[in-house]
Amino acid sequence: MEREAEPVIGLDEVSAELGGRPVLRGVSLTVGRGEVVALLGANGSGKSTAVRAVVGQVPVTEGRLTLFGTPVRRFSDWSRVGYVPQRSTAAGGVPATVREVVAAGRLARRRLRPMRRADREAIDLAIERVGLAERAGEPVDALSGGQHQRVLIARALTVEPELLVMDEPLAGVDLDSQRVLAETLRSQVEGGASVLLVLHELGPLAPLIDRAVVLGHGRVERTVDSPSRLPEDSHPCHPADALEPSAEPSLQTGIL
Ligand SMILES: Nc1ncnc2c1ncn2[C@@H]1O[C@H](COP(=O)(O)OP(=O)(O)OP(=O)(O)O)[C@@H](O)[C@H]1O
Repeated sequence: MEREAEPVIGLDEVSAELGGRPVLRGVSLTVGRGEVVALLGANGSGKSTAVRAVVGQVPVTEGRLTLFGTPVRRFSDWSRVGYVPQRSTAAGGVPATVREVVAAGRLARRRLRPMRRADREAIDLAIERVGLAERAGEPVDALSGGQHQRVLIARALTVEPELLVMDEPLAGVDLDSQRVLAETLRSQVEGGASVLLVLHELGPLAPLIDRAVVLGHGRVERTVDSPSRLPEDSHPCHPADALEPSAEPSLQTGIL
């Protein structure tokens, strides 16, 4: 039974393994209702594994992971969750149009009933939100990498999610598309959604982020509240940057 006081996502000392190797080692974090939490950290620190555990794709070996107060292994109400996986081919080689790929996201909400007007409206709205209304009938193969990423985000929005989980939604996305995404996310959060997202840099999303959790070697290295309010030189930057004097120290820079 869901309890209102429970966080939307709760990880309590969560460990997980991949290929028999420990990848998460006792990670604790929470995402409360309406909160936006960014997961940061060096390559291989366990960010993707953490979000994949949250969406039930990686089993938890120790600790407790809950979604809306329910242990993830018993959670079944996936229509409340929109997931944008790490960048991949949205169409998987099938020459689907933008609209078809986005519409596939609505399936969790529709279950097996026929498409209704509300479904069509949710699909149109999601495409419009990411600024692709003009391209809705085009094959996704004809889009740029950043536009492709917008399609994946629109697909996650069609369920009208209470929780959005996004793995590097800014990867390979130009600054204009990053701003579109920031606006999209802002409207979702204003509508009450909670968000957990993996980022390498906060970029235009910085003002939206309530908390940044920096992972290192499968553990939480530090947590920074309201990271956008910190002076630039104390931003919770990518830990690897500290070892590379030539690396950009700021999370505010574009990522291209
Ligand atoms: N299928 C797998 N089998 C075994 N080990 C894996 C597998 N997938 C990932 N790993 C390892 O788990 C660790 C964490 O990987 P993960 O993808 O979660 O890191 P990440 O922080 O998201 O990295 P990146 O910033 O590069 O995306 C890495 O050391 C990686 O090599």
